[in-house]
Amino acid sequence: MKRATSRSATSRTASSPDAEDTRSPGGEDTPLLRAEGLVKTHYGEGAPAHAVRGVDLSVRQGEFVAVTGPSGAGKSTLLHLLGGLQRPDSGSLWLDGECTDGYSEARWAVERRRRIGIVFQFFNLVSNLSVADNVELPALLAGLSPRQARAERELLLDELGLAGKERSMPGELSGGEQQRVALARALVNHPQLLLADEPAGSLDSKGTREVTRLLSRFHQRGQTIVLVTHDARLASAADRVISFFDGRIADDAVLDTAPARGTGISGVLELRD
Ligand SMILES: Nc1ncnc2c1ncn2[C@@H]1O[C@H](COP(=O)(O)OP(=O)(O)OP(=O)(O)O)[C@@H](O)[C@H]1O
Repeated sequence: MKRATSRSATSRTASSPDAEDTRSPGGEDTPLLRAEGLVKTHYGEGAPAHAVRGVDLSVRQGEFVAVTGPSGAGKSTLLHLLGGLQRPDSGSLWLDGECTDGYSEARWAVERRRRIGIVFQFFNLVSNLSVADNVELPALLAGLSPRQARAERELLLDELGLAGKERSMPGELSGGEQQRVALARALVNHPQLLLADEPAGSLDSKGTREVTRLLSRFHQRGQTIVLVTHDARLASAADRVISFFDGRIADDAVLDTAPARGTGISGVLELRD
């Protein structure tokens, strides 16, 4: 049955990368993210690393999913596949109902500017740009006017407790502050999906608490999040925890303490604006 669903979804065509409205073309019932049979093997110096060995995954709009598992299990590779940073050897991926199989690198770059925000363990900020410019750059690249980009940046930095740091350079900030700038940069274009790869991996416990609190806050407003982490505290902020082991999903559990699932997106719409 799953296969039949997959084939009909595959027949959808990808819309033009220049299309202006990229929000929810799939509708509320369509998973924001759907993967079927994802496989990825890395070929390096030694034996091939079978990092992802056949993953089926569906993430609804508004869900906060944590992917945990031992080092080398393939978590980061999976996240990279979901964000189009790496391409699968086989399998298919749908983004809000659109099959991404035919996406070019350029098309993925557009999606990462508009629909997918990504934060990494080591922030990946542009070191010779100020905090303000780091956050505004993706907004300008996505076509916002300088005035709109500035307004978005001001709102986010304010919300993330970074007002007054606009002119600082990334190297002048603490790790926690840099990660908050990275979060602002990832969210400035209001992406449908936020991917986070060990966002607290290089932070102390205070920084980890900060990131946990911020991810929870954005999730409560309806942000869909897929988070890869070793950190149990961070994972416990999610409403669904996937245990990844040896390239496969070993367990997929909804946490009891989670806010009611299914109310997410409408709740979001009320909270937004
Ligand atoms: N670019 C690459 N070239 C070769 N092998 C790679 C590459 N990236 C990852 N691997 C290998 O693929 C496997 C999965 O790596 P991956 O980073 O996805 O795991 P992980 O679960 O995220 O690990 P960690 O928690 O330590 O970050 C590992 O054996 C790793 O060495």
